[in-house]
Amino acid sequence: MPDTISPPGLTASNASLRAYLHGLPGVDEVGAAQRAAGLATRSIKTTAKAQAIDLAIRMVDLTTLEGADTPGKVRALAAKAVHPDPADPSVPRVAAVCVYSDRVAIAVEALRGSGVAVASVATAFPAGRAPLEAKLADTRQAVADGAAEIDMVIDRGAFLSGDYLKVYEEITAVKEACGDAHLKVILETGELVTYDNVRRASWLAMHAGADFIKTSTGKVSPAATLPVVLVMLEAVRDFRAATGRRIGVKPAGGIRTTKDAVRNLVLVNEVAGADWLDPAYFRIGASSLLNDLLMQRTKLATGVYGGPDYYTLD
Ligand SMILES: O=C[C@H](O)COP(=O)(O)O
Repeated sequence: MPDTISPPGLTASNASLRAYLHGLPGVDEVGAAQRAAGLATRSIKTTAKAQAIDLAIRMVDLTTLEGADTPGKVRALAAKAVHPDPADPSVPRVAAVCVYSDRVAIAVEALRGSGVAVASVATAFPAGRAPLEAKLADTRQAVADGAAEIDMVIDRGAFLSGDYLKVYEEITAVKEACGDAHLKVILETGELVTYDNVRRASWLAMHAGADFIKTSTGKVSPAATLPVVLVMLEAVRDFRAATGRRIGVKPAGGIRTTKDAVRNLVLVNEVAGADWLDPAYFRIGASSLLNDLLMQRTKLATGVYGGPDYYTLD
C-alpha cells in the first residue's frame, strides 16, 4: 500500500496514475462475495438490535431525487428527518436530507437549527455527462444555497476508458468548489464492472480529496451490494493505515429494510472497525428505508408492528 496521501509522481501523468492504481492488490472476487455472504448471516437481537436500529436511523441520508420533487415534498421530508415518528420523541433524527441542487434552499430553510444537514447531489447527477464548468457551477450554487455536503458523481466514461487523470482532476476541482462543505464521491459501482475497478476508483477518489466514498446514485442496478460495500470498507481501512486520514463510506441505492441496514453495520464493524460506526464516517443513502426502521423499532419496544400505514411516506 502507498505510504503518503499523494505519492510522488502520482498525478504527473495519466500513465503514472494508471500504473499506481493498477499496482494496487487485486480483489479476490470469490473471497469478497463469500465473506460478505458469511457476515450477512450474523443476527443480532434485543438490546443490540435496538441500538443498531437507532444508529442506523442516525446514519440515514433521507433522500428524494425525483424530477417531480415539489417544494412541499421536500418540506415534508425535512419534517420527517427531524422527527421521524412525531408520536415518539425518543426516535433520533437522521443525519441529512439529500436533494437536487435546486431544492437545497427549501431544505435549508426547513431544517435551520435542527442539526440535520442538507446534502445535495451535483455535477450533472446521475450521469455526470456535462462540461466541468457546468459541474462546478452546480456545486457552487448548492453550497451557496447552504448545502453542507455535496454528493458528486465520477465520470464513469473517463474511468472506464482509462482516463484516470481526468477523473482525478474533476474531483479535486469539485473539492475546491465545495469550500467547507464535505464531499462524497459517488463511484456508481454498478457501472464499474469489476471489484478491482471499485478498489481503484475508491483509492483515486480518496487521493483526490473525497471525505466520503459512496457506492451509487440509486438510478443504476446493481447498487449497494454487500461485496461492493466490503471492498470500499477495506479501501478506507487501508487508506487510513497508509495515510492517517479516515474517509467515510456511504452505501446508497436499494437499501430498503432494517435487515439490509443491520447487515451493512455488521460489515462496517468487521471490516473497517468500530471507529466507523458513527454518522461522521458511515451513512446510508435511502429513499425508502426509514419507515421499516421505525416499524422494527416499535415492534422491538412494544411487541406489535405499527404497520406501514401508521407512518408518513418516506
Ligand atoms: O443517494 C441515494 C439514493 O438515490 C437512494 O436510492 P434508493 O431510492 O434506492 O433508496
